[in-house]
Amino acid sequence: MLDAFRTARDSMLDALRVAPGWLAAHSMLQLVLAFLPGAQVVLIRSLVDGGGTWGPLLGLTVVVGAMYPITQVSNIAGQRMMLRLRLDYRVELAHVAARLSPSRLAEPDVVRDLETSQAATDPMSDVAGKPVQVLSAAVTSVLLCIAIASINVLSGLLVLAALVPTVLAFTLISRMEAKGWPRVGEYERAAAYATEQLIQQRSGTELAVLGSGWKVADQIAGSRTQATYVLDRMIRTAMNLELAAALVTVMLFGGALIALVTGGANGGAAAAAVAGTITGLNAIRQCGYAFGSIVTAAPQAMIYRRFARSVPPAARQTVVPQVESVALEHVSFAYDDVPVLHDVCIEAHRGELVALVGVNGAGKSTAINLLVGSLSPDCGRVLIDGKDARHLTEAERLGYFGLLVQEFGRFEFTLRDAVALGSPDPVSDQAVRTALTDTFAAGLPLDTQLGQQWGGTGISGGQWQRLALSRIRLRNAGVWILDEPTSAIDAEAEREIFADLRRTKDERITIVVSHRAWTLREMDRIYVIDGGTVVQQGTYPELMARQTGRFARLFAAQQE
Ligand SMILES: Nc1ncnc2c1ncn2[C@@H]1O[C@H](COP(=O)(O)OP(=O)(O)OP(=O)(O)O)[C@@H](O)[C@H]1O
Repeated sequence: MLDAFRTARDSMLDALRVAPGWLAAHSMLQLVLAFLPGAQVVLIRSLVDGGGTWGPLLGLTVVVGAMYPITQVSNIAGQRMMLRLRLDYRVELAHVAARLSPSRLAEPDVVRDLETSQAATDPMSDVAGKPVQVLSAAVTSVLLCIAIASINVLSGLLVLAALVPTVLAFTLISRMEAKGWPRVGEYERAAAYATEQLIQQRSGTELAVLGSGWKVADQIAGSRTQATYVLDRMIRTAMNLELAAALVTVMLFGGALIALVTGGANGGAAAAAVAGTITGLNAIRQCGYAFGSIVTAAPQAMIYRRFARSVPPAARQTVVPQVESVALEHVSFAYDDVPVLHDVCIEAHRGELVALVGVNGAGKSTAINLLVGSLSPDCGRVLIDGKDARHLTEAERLGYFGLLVQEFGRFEFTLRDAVALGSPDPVSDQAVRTALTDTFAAGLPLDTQLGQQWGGTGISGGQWQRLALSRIRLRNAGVWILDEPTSAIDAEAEREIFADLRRTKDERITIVVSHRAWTLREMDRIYVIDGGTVVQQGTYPELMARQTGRFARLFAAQQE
């Protein structure tokens, strides 16, 4: 209940900030509507009881005639307010997502919270007008109660009490939905993920070639069936509660009418009360829907607001182009108590080409993540220019690095935009062109749209990797960390890339993860990681000379 109240309050405050004019128009018209049923009772009574003919008749004409247009205009004002709020929430969420740090993105709940928040923007914007509608219904009931109580007090009180079952029913519904929606969300998320595998070009093509897409379709069916089952149960329970509330409401209105008639009210008063009550019933039903929207939106809205608040304000990165040294000093690290790195010491200085090698799962990517700060060591220190990196904020620390990960992004934007993402700052076309020098894209217009799904140019896996490398070039940070930078690139282009890295190595610190022996030949130092420990270090000839060493065994098959 408290969550529903907070959701209503926060949405109203957001509407006041984003669309004050439409909120004011919607609220004023709703309050005008609140007076009409009570006015109806007074006017009909006055007309039937002989309190004048033309005055009450004119009044009734205005009241009845105004009800529909006022309702319509109020709804339109509400919708226009909703549109603006929804835009505001969506834009806010995009900025929040853009501010997520690598360490936060690695947390397991982040994607789920982000998706729930995305789904929350519609119901949250819908909620903004609802508190006014609930208030309007409450005012309607109170005024109706006063108007009818002037004929019969018990009747008036029964009309007021008719609000209670609806409010009670929706409170119970909200509790049930607060439990049910997260479960539905999980099933929907699993189904959405599996659907994406079917329709995304890369995974979809693999499944089509394997002829096993139907297995993924079965998984989608399973998740969607579970979600539908939970939803169906929620709808059934909500329907039963709403029906029970409607029944009690009708009984209370019936009781009010009986109390009127048995209380000795004349025909005119009874007719006035009946007419007002019918209009009032409608208002109370609206109140039920409005209240229901608030309580249904509350769990999602709470997640949205908690998530948006949990992401700190933007801390702009500043790229540091010159770094003298980086080091892991006696670093150990465990994922959930499973040790992965033990007492690892790695260092790299400006002008050096340093390689990390080891079998899959040896701990190379973990070491890199510890260096850039996506993970924090359990023991030991990370040093940047000799200083403990713990004293840097995550944004400050990331500014020292240009990191090319194995799962590099394939950004299907224009060529210019895809490369410009390498820098946190706006970049000139000239800088983009320089970053693309000697690549397949050097001669392409910067406005070239990438990605066939946008009607653009389809490019190969290796070409996407070259664009990812161009982003690192454009960024020009003091430390380049390249995790298998040429895994998708042909041998000739690979040689060119490594030759370029060697030629320009004095400008920076370069750390490469590579599984290809020949790329390691000219490294200044190679660290061999095995089972989370540095087991050997040296140059290629030094390591190969130790025939029984881990390195020689790893690369024996690749020796020419
Ligand atoms: N997020 C994670 N949670 C738990 N364990 C993890 C996580 N990431 C990696 N691991 C485990 O840590 C160990 C080291 O993984 P890491 O990714 O550092 O290896 P790697 O040497 O980079 O492997 P590859 O050559 O395949 O990229 C592996 O046993 C892996 O299963």
